[in-house]
This record gives sequence, structure tokens and C-alpha cells, in this order.
Amino acid sequence: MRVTEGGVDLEVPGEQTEGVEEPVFYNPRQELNRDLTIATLRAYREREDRAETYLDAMTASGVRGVRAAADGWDVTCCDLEADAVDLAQENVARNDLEADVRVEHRNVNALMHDEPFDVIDLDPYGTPMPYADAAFANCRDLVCVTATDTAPMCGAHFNSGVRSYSAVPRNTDYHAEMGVRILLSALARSAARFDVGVEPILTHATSHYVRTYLELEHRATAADAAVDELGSLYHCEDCLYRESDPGLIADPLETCPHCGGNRVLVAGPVWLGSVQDPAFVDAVREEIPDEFGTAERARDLCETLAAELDAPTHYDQHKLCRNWGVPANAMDDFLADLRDAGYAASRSHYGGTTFKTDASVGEIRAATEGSLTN
Ligand SMILES: C[S@@+](CC[C@H](N)C(=O)[O-])C[C@H]1O[C@@H](n2cnc3c(N)ncnc32)[C@H](O)[C@@H]1O
Ligand SMILES: [Zn+2]
Repeated sequence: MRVTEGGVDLEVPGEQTEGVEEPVFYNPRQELNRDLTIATLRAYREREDRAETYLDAMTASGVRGVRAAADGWDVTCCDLEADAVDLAQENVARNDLEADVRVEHRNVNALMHDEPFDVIDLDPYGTPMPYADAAFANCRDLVCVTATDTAPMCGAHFNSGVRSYSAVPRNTDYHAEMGVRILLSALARSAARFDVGVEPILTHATSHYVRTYLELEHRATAADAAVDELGSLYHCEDCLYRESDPGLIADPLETCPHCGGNRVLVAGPVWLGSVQDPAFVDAVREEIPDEFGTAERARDLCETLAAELDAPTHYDQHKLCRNWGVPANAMDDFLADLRDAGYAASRSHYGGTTFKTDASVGEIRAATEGSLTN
């Protein structure tokens, strides 16, 4: 099957569906992820012009590497599977690229330990954690990470999440964001082992995966600063009250300060810090050309991300209203009530009914209750 994506031509094996036994060499549902990757690489190089080498660590069809090479990056593609390596080589040859692209048939962990790269892109099936140490030990500037194991990360598959992320994830109404913060916590701790500090400059949770871009600083004090961004989340299952608590030692609430209930979940260590650099996200948005297949969605996503309030968890307006036994009103009116009451509030990219605010659940109720009656 012939596919064109982002201006490059690819041959990929016939019809492919995720979850079947055949390996998925090319997943069209990840086009938004790849379009944003290319835009991010462009924005990053604008800012850091020394960045030249890009490792497409799990290349499959070669699509990321070919697209990056077409943009002038010095690319190495790698895959463990011989079929993928053959396919990637064919796709590199098919595109008449000016730059040489190397395709390695190796376990990428060994490759990453052997040579440094400016940018490393980890795009495995499931959790990226088995590759994190080698990436942080040897990457110079930027590590890009996809994680598709959302059920473990968000606490729905609890034991698997604990094993993969050495943390306690909890299944809450902000499950995708729990996944983001569990993933970032594990990545920050992996990097810290090598005296590397991470700063997430772009992060999104989109249709069953999380994607994050971590800028690295190779200094022990930067690693300390990243570890300082970790902490715990306490979450009341009854009234949806939540609280964040910085530091690696949790001091869990015995009862909920809002409703007095004792069904308080504790999650952590999670990343409590920022997950974007809004100015960088704006720059990424500027690098998305109309020709990209997901241009409109990618730009909308960047716009929402850049405007998203920097708070550790989001709320779902419908879930709150259901809990309160009142019908939900228009999101813009709801957010306007919060702002009129003096709170910061924004939409969030986790879904059309989600928002962020610095108000507590009780304060949200009080600020919006006038507009939420039948
Ligand atoms: C999700 S696919 C990659 C998709 C591709 N990056 C894209 O955007 O279409 C994961 C790939 O990782 C490869 N892989 C798994 N473990 C690996 C390892 N240790 N080293 C290198 N490649 C590996 C698999 O063979 C598979 O082709
Ligand atoms: Zn409560």
C-alpha cells in the first residue's frame, strides 16, 4: 500500500489494524503525533541551531526518520525487526533524500549506549521506560517520548503501572492527566540518575497515548530541580476534591477536607510541574504548514495547550455537575463565572468538557452555582 505523509512517499504492508498479530509498521492514527514531531523539530532547531542528529529509535516503516531527513536532519533509524529495517531502507531509498540516512538493525538500547545523538525519539509499543535510561545517559538536547500504555499509567491496570513507572498511579476522573504526570515523574527520575534535568516543553495526551518532549540540561543541580517538581496527589472519590503535595515523602489526608469522607486516594510520585513551555508551543504551532494531513487538529491542539492553565489536575465539568445533581451549562459561561469570582480558569486539551482552575471543588461550586440551577 502506498502512503504519502508530510510530503514523503512510503510503501507500507497492506491493510493494518492495531491489535492483530501482524506487526503494525505504519499506523495512520499516529499522523498527528508525527506532524507535531516534525513541527517540534523545526521549532527546536530554530531555537537551538546546534541540534543536528536525530535518532528515530523505533523506526518501523521509517516514516519519522524519512520525514526528519527531508527536513535536513542527520538521521539514524533503528529497529530490532529485520522486516522493519528492510522496509525503512526501501522507504529511505524511495524518497531521494539529500542527506544520508543510516538504518541500523539493532537493539536501540545498545545503539544509544554506543553513540550520542542530539535528539532521540522513543516511539515503542507500550511503555517507553525500558529505553529511558539509555536515552538520558547519552542524548544531548531533546528526548521525545510516546507512551501508549494508558491503562497502566492512569491506574486502571494498577500493578502494571506500578511495575513500569515505579510509582503509584490512581484511577481518577482526570485519568489521562494522571498518565501524563506518572510518565513525566518516571522519566525525570530516570534522567536524574545521570545528573540530567528534564524540562517538558510540549506534552499532550491524545487518543490513547501520551507524547512528551523533554529538553535536557546536563547538570546535577538541574536534575535536583526536576526531582523537586515531584510530589503526591490526594483525591477524594466522593466529592472529587483534590490536592497536590510537593516532595517525595507523602503526608496523605486521612479525610477529605471538603466532604469529610474517607475515600481519599493517594498517587505519586507524580510530576507536579509545568508540562509545556507556552511560548515554545506557540512556536511549534507556527511550524505546522497547511500541507500536513492533521494541520487543523494540530494547530487547535497547540492553541489549547498554550492557553492551558498550569495546574496539576483538570476537572470534568460534566462529572462535577453529575456529582452535584445539576445540569451542566455552556463551558464558556461556566468558566466566565469562575473568572468573575476571581479565579484563574481555562479549557484543557483533555476533552471538550474539561477545564483547569486554581479554585478548589467547593470554590468551583460556590462560584458557578448561580448559573447551575434548573
Ligand atoms: C510503535 S512501532 C514504531 C512506529 C514508528 N515510529 C512510526 O511512527 O510509525 C515500534 C517499533 O519498535 C521496534 N522495537 C521494539 N523494541 C525495540 C528495540 N529494543 N530496539 C529497536 N527497535 C525496537 C518494533 O520492532 C517496532 O517496529
Ligand atoms: Zn470529598
